[in-house]
Amino acid sequence: MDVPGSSLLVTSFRRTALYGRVLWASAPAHSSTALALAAGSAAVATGGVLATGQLVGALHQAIAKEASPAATETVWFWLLLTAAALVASPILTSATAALAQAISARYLRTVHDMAMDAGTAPHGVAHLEDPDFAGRLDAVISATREWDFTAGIELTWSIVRTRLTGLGSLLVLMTWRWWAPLVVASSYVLLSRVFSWWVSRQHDDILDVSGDERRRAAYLRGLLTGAGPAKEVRLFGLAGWLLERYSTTWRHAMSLVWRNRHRGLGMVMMAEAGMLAANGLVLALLALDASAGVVSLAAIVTLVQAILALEAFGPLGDEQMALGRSTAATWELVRLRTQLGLRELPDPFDETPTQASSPEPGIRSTAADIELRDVTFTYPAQEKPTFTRLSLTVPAGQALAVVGENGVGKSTLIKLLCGLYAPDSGTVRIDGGDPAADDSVRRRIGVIFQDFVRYKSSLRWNVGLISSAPQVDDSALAKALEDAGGSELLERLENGWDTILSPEFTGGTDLSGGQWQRVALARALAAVAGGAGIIVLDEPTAALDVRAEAALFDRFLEVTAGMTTLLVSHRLSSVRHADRIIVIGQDTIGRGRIVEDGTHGQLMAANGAYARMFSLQARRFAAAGAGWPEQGEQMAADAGQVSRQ
Ligand SMILES: Nc1ncnc2c1ncn2[C@@H]1O[C@H](COP(=O)(O)OP(=O)(O)OP(=O)(O)O)[C@@H](O)[C@H]1O
Repeated sequence: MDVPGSSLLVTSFRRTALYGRVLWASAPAHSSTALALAAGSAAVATGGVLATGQLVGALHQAIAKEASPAATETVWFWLLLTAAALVASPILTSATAALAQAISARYLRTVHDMAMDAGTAPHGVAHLEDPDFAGRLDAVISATREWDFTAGIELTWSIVRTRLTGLGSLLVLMTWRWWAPLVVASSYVLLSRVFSWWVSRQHDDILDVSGDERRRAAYLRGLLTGAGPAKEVRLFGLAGWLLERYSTTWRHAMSLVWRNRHRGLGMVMMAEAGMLAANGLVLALLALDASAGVVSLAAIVTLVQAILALEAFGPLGDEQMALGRSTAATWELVRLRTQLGLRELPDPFDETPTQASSPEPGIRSTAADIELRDVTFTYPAQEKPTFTRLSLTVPAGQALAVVGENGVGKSTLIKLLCGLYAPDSGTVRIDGGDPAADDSVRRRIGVIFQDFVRYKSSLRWNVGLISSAPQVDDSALAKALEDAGGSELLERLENGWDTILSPEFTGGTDLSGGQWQRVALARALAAVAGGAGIIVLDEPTAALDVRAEAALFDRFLEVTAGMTTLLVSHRLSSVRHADRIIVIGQDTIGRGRIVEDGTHGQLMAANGAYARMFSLQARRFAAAGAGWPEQGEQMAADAGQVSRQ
């Protein structure tokens, strides 16, 4: 258990300072106005304390002097001042509350930008696959969505006002005994810090300890309530089992938090005892002064109120709890950003869309060359490298097919090429630039993965999103869709390009698996029009039948002639027309390597792994007969050539 000593105070102040910085950066003008209002409100409250003391003193005088006009005037003067303080206080409070809402909205936007930036700023995706990082980021984002996060920010100004009121009382008390209010205020500050530490560590437990499990629980909850998995959940009768898993995982995730809830409470109680002792000491001193007649009645009333008002330096219950949660979440977010090497706050967003890869309208960009040299790569979650010292050069304009069995590393090669992961050692270069470090290099690649994203948005967005280039207008998109064999789809959609491709939205519709794949392919072709120098298709066409895929790949090679293209497929008939084919296999300990490299004809003639796979598929297709007659015949013929050699 960490002891709340100096490090507690330092951490607590650093958290508060960080919170202040983010608050200021989010809404500088609003924050300065709110600060001025809070200071004004605190001054009014302190004035009210002084005025009430004087009012009681004046009343006493007036009664003693049997209502002389001068004494009555004094009573009226202080009464009016007290009333003015009473009226001004709620007016200032309401004005501050209205500002507080505007500030909290801006603060929320800033922390969401910080969180989104933490997700997207790194060049690769490794951080999002790190369970610890992903769990913590998810927990922080969830925390910022809770009502008490917003409440904590809104209550900041009420807390500032309370603390400043305490400062006013402290100054008033210093005119009596300079050290006495310092003793009481320090005891409250200590108590407040210990209390904040206690609240923050409970919150840290939620953010730190249970992030991974909470994420798993949220995933299970999504399976139970999401539209996507609903079919399987019902057909496989998974609801009861999932519910049970969900509640067990959730309870387990939270059990540590619940168990630790009372940890550190003893420290809070000790600080409370110290605060009570300090208050008792100072009140006793005032009583002694009063009985010795050293202080007047007006002073006694003022001093007692001021001593009680020093409570403002102490813990402020729900208000402080809420603010403690807001500061803890902000702190954790900044820790995550620091872990990624990012600054506290993201750079202001550039509103203009990036067009680094876009050539002049109507001008097609030049093909890019690719070079992987001695690349060794291990996934963050794996111990064994997927590749060791892999080298591959693809000259600009070449159409390369990548084939191999499941799990050998074809998609990994593509991800490395796209800079989604940085290699452990070795280099990946596109036209000499590093895609893992330079966004403009990465934007030279248009890639469609096998698990491409089905955006719940318009057809126009789904096809055109890769390219923000000005020349990619509706006619360029229509051409891309036509080349992808999807013209018929456009005719059938009621709202044409504006049709939302999700039944979850009004007027939206869903597409079949094959239609989605044509949309994805059109997305890649639109990227060509938008100026990408390398186009990669990583098996996005598996839902198409063999003949359709082969025809599409042929058309794709035609449309992208002169571009550097990479095609990944298991169906060898589809990639046979590529300029060059590499076969990825594995060595005896499962590391991926290029086992064959050549044209279709060369690889068939070599009668190695490619030729074996090819004849196997050809036999299957030939056996399927009616299903893929041309394909089967063609492949069987090729396979026959091989066996005759
Ligand atoms: N994000 C990841 N984290 C850890 N391991 C991964 C990750 N992605 C893939 N792998 C592992 O890396 C190896 C290569 O995977 P990859 O997806 O590149 O294979 P592939 O050749 O494309 O397979 P397929 O033909 O089935 O698509 C596999 O053993 C896989 O389990």
